[in-house]
Order: sequence, then C-alpha cells, then structure tokens
Amino acid sequence: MDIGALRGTQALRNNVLKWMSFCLGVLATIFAFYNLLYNDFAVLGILEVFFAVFCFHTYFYTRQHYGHLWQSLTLCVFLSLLVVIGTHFGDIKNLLFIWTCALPILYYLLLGKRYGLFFSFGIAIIQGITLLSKETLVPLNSVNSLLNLSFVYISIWAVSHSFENSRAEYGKRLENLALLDPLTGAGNRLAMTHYFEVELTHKNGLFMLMLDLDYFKKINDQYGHEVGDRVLIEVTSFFRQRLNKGYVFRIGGEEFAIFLPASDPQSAFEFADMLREQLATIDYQIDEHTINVTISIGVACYMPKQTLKNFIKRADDALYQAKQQGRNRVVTAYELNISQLFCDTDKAS
Ligand SMILES: Nc1nc2c(ncn2[C@@H]2O[C@H](COP(=O)(O)OP(=O)(O)OP(=O)(O)O)[C@@H](O)[C@H]2O)c(=O)[nH]1
Repeated sequence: MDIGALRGTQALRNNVLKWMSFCLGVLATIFAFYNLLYNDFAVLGILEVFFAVFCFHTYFYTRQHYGHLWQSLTLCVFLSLLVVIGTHFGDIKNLLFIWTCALPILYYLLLGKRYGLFFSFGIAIIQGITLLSKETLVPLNSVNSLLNLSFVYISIWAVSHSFENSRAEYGKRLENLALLDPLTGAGNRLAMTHYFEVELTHKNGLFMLMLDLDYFKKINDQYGHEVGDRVLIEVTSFFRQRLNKGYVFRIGGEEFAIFLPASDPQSAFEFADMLREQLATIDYQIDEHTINVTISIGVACYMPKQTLKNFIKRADDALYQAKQQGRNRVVTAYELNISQLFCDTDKAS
C-alpha cells in the first residue's frame, strides 16, 4: 500500500503552491507592467517584478520537488506586503484592498491552521489600520460598505479555518485507521515499513527488538479471548511507558517489534532485558483474574544498507533462539553469527 496516499497534506500544499505561484506570477507580471508604465507607481511595480520572479522560480521548483515551508511563507508574506503597500499608497478607487479577502484562503491552504489563524488575524489588523488611516475612503466611506467588507472577510476566514480544521482532522483519522492496530493502538506493519523507510532517516545506532509473549495461547484458553485482548492492551501500554524514544509496533497476534535508538549493543541488550525483567514482575488484574506474562526478545542491530526484511529476519532469528532456550529471555542477533552480524558500533569497539 502506498503510504503517500494517506499523506494528502503535503501533496495538497504542493499543488496549491505550484498553481498559486504560476497564477500570481502571471498576475504580478501584468500588474508590474501596468504600475511601471501607466500607473506611475514604481515602488509597487518593482516589488511586483521581484514577486513575479520568485513566483515563477517557485512554480518551476515545485514541478520537480516538494516545495519548502519557507517558499510558502515567502509567497504569503510577499503577497500580503504588496496588498498592504498597494492599499496604503494607492488610490482606494482601484479596489486593490479587496485582495485582502483572498489572503486567508491562501494562508490556510498553504500554511495550515496555526499559521493561517496568525496571518489572517495579523493582516486583518494591518489592513484595518491602513484603510482607516487613509485621507479619504471614498467610495468606501459609509459604515455599510465598511461593515460589508468586514463581514466578507470574516466569512471567508471562517470557511477557510473550518475547512482546514476538518481536512486535517479527517486526514489524521484516515492515517490512524491505516497505520494503527485497532486493538492496542500500536503501529501496524505498514506503519513499521513507513517509519523505517521515511521517518527513521538516521539509522546509525538503531536496534530492533522483536518481542513475543510466552505461552499466550494458555491465557486465551484459560481466561478467554477477551481477557487475552486486555492483556495485549496492557502489555502495549507497558512497552510505551518504558520507551523514551522509539516506536512500538504490533506485527502479529502476540508479537511486537520496537525500533530502539541506542548508543551500543550492550545498552540495547540491557534495555531489552530491563523490559523482560520488569514485565515478569507485574501481575495484571483483569476481571477477577491475576495474570502474569513473560516475554522472549530477539535483538538485532541495523547494519548499513540493510533492508527492513533482513533486519526483521535477524531479530526474528534471535527471538526464535530465545524461545528455543526456554523463553523469558533476551537473545541478541550478534551472538548468533559473529562474522556477519556485528554492527558498526561493535566493530569500532
Ligand atoms: N486474545 C487474542 N489472542 C490472539 C490474538 N492474536 C493471536 N492470538 C492468539 O495468540 C496465540 C498464539 O499462540 P502460539 O503461536 O501457539 O504462541 P504461544 O502460545 O504464545 O507460545 P510461544 O509463543 O511459543 O511461547 C493463539 O492462541 C492466538 O489465537 C488477538 O488479537 N487476541
């Protein structure tokens, strides 16, 4: 499954940035000619030339790559500046201030809710002051027309805000549905692949702990499947509470994986053993039952250019050994095959 399909925000923002850059680039070029050649408004004309160059550069950049936040910020700030300058120095009759009403849409679509709110509020104040400080507001000189303008702005802001809010919320829900195990809330296999390939860019000092509950079938058989489910939820929350950094994934019925950043194999082993030891001392009270579970853990160290499949296999092999050796223990992959399984940190020591 393509995880990119779930990450709609980046694609949406890039598309908006691309096409807004193109449209604004064309408009800025036309306005620049008009202001420089006919309107005698050189300051605005020159700024529009710079703006047009920036827009076209951004357009061509976003055709090849995902745009950066600074490009969206620059576009929004530059356009806002042009609108404020045009409103301040220009004749009110040319209605340039009307562009103010379009700005919240752009802020929210390009920058999201937090920036959108901040910029929409900021530009409303600045433009309010700019308009009211003008010598004449003709033809906008009645309370009615000022109220109408304010209400149009507020309506556009409210729609932009609620649209972005709902869009972000539904996007997050969709992502959770696809990436989280519905029973325990831990990440699923897809999430694991995604974190490994995309999020974990620094894989030096990365370890995988493959954890499997011991004799879990007995718990199901003795107390029922529902109690078994509650044990899985408790154990997941136990793992999560013990992890400062790292990610927990449920990759099988009673099998979990953890990506653990650690400075060396010894620390990774000690962390895994601490998990094992602490879990063994906990008695879970579920309904009227007191349940104790133990885990077997296999630990593997990431090696340069290793695939996730291979990384998992090594941790899985170590887990298999832990089960073979009697369960409730930790086995490290580097104990199994010293010649090929030492990681970088081992070699260094
Ligand atoms: N309650 C519950 N049980 C599950 C779930 N997924 C898998 N199981 C059970 O987990 C048990 C796994 O059993 P086995 O693979 O034999 O492993 P085990 O009994 O833990 O034994 P070892 O792993 O060898 O120590 C089976 O009884 C499955 O039905 C789940 O989502 N909820």
